[in-house]
Amino acid sequence: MNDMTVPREEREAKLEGMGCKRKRVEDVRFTQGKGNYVDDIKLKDMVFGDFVRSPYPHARVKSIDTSAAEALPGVLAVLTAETLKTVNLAWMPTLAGDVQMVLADGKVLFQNQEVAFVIAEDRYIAADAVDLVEVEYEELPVLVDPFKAMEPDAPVLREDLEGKTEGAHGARKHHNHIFEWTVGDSEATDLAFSKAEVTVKELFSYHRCHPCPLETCACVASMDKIKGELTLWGTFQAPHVVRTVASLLSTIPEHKIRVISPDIGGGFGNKVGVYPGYVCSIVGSIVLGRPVKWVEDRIENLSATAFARDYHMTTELAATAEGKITGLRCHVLADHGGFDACADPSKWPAGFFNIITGSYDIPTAHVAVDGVYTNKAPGGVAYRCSFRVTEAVYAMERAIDVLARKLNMDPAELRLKNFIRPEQFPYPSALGWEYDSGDYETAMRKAMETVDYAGLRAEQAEKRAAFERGETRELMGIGVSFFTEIVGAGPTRNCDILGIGMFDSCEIRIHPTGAAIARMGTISQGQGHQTTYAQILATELGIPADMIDIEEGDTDTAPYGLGTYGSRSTPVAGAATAMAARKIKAKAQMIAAHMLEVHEDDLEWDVDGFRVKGLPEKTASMKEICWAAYNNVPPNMEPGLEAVSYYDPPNMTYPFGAYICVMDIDVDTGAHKVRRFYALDDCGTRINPMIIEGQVHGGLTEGYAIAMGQEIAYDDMGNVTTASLMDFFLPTAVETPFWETDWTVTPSPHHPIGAKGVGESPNVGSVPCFSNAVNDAFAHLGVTHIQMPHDNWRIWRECKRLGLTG
Ligand code: PCD
Ligand SMILES: [Cu+]
Repeated sequence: MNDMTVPREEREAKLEGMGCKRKRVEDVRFTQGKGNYVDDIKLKDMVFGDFVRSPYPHARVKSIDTSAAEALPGVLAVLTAETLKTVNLAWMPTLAGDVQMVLADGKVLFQNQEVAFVIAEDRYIAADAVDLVEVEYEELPVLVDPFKAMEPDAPVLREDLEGKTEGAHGARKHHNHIFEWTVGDSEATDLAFSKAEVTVKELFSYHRCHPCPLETCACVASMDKIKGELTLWGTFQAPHVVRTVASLLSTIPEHKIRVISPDIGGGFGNKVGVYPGYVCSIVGSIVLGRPVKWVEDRIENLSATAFARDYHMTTELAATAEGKITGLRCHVLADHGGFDACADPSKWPAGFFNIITGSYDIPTAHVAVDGVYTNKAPGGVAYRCSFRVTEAVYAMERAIDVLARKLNMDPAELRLKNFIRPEQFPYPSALGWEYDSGDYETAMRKAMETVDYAGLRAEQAEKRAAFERGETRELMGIGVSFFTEIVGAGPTRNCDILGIGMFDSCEIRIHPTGAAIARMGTISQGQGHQTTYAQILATELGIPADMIDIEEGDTDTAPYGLGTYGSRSTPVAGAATAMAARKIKAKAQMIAAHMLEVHEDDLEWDVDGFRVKGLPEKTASMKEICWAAYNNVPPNMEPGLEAVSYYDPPNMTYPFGAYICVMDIDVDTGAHKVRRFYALDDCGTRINPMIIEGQVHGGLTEGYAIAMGQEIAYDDMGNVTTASLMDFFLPTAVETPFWETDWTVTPSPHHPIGAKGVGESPNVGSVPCFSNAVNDAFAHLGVTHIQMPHDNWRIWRECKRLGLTG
């Protein structure tokens, strides 16, 4: 029995509820090697698949000879597009409304595209057989540069779309054009620009990069032909959606498909989409009647699964001479590769890029995005940035620095001057969003005071003078960024995936002894959901977090949900969790009233149970109520204590933050040192401060990688030149700077517990902060913008161009 005579603080501490730095319960398993990842799944008679991939980025496939591979002992089957056509699966739909080849059908469109799928008794035989498949290619002209994609004589990439002038998102202007998406008032914006006292215009390219999770993509498909049941284990960030898609594609009834996401070794957006490996494994298992496992290697992961970014953003700001921004205009050229497999809600071909007006009160704006095909891998995932938010924030935060320079103003001051003010919330933005809450100035001032911003600027001036005198070879850069994120997709009225609204869910079942299990439609990939959802429930229900199990990722048991990405778990499933708990609490209150023989309204909640108003010694603890739910419920009430909630959020949540970076750059080597990095995040109500800090550390480290060198690069011939960890920058503890974290708390007014997402924020906010620091180091020399990534070689090249080094 929990004893309600114990002091309040003690009872509260015992719950380990919201706000508690509860240690991650999942880490007991992870740190002891007891995780259960897809590759740990070993089934009787399981066989292994491996891909034949194209060495050419653009070529016609003249013929495929599989006979030598099939003759190799241990090889069971070799699938090609021709085989898949017999089951109508040579092509599959993408999340963006396009179609994508599962296996090369007549031609290939990017290097390492899947051409054939070999299935063998073991992984090694499969790899040997891959080498024995003979493919005859005829090379075609390659299109690498997106700026050339819509030239009249550009090579035709998608012959399957020949003559189609309409795509999934409206008219197509050219054979390599996918869509044009516009938002905002172009006339009013043009007017603002024609009247402006000052304007700036710059092309900001946000290069192609890749989430590169520790665990690559993988699956095991197991078809039980007797029962007609398909079980699919895989690295899925959205298991229910995979089940629905698998049912629609395979025509196996949805209740006969079970999708399980076991432990996932990092997702970061990479594991949202559907890949050919999943489809081929399913077909293989259906054909052979044996479980088929497919696990990518690192090169395959980096070169063929979904990339992120690749946005080229020509951005303009209009302002008064005093620095009040009056208009924003942006044109984006979006390089989607060979197929549009962008992972955004269906109606948003450029994600939430229209958050580009950022944290500023900009009266008028216009955005146009053109998506084009090139001979590169398909994708376009969030990579810790919820649907193109990081691109938008990058453009805005660089542009405001460029404007500050032109106005001869301090970039932090210019931001303060243009912030949306607290009393303007809920704030309708010029591009159609309604920001829920924010207090930007408080956050910005706290950041500036903590780092002694004025002192840093004085130090920078001194250092520049010392550089002039030849006393140092270093330049100091101060990067400022202030971002507003938009997470929690989302209201089902305008957010869906393949037609399914983006609600999320929680189902709670409480046992007689007061222990509980709760299941959600989301799936942790390392975020710590097992720890944090239990904390929400602990506070809401007065049951210790240690007594609550959290289960996700099995479609046979979890309620339908849209999965984890876009920092949506807290805003959507976190809300569902609180709502389901409140249904339970309402029933618990009726049971308590019955137990104490009072009217429900005479009870008040106190941490872990109810007290009779005015008679505080008369109590019913939650533990007692749970027992009573199974033997002493009021007449006409059903026994048991269970609830489910499907939560459709009324709006997104808008976390924000102020970041400051201090960097020293050696002009002779181009090498940089991040001397200080301060990140203040406001994600509303904080569930677990320690997990938040970990999330911020992780996101900053990824942001650092992207800004300072991480890139998926192609040469002029379309070869991907960064497909292994020899060339792809993943920072280790050696390169990673020291992170200082801080916070303010501005709750979301529409979220039941006031929480906003946080997982993505640090990536969104830090990339422009690093890039602003680099650019700031050279700003006094007339530099307006240096393109990312800022690796040593590129910085050194800039120093050379500026005559700073020999
Ligand atoms: N206010 C608040 C918020 C939040 N939280 C926490 O934190 C985390 C997070 O959350 P969010 O923000 O809501 O998010 P989510 O949904 O859960 O998740 C997602 C994210 O998450 C991040 N993080 C991470 N981590 C890890 N470890 N891993 C991973 O993978 C990852 N990923 C990444 C990404 S990329 Mo995308 O997919 O691109 O779209 S998106 C993303 C969790 O645990 C929660 O609970 C708290 O505490 N509080
Ligand atoms: Cu994005």
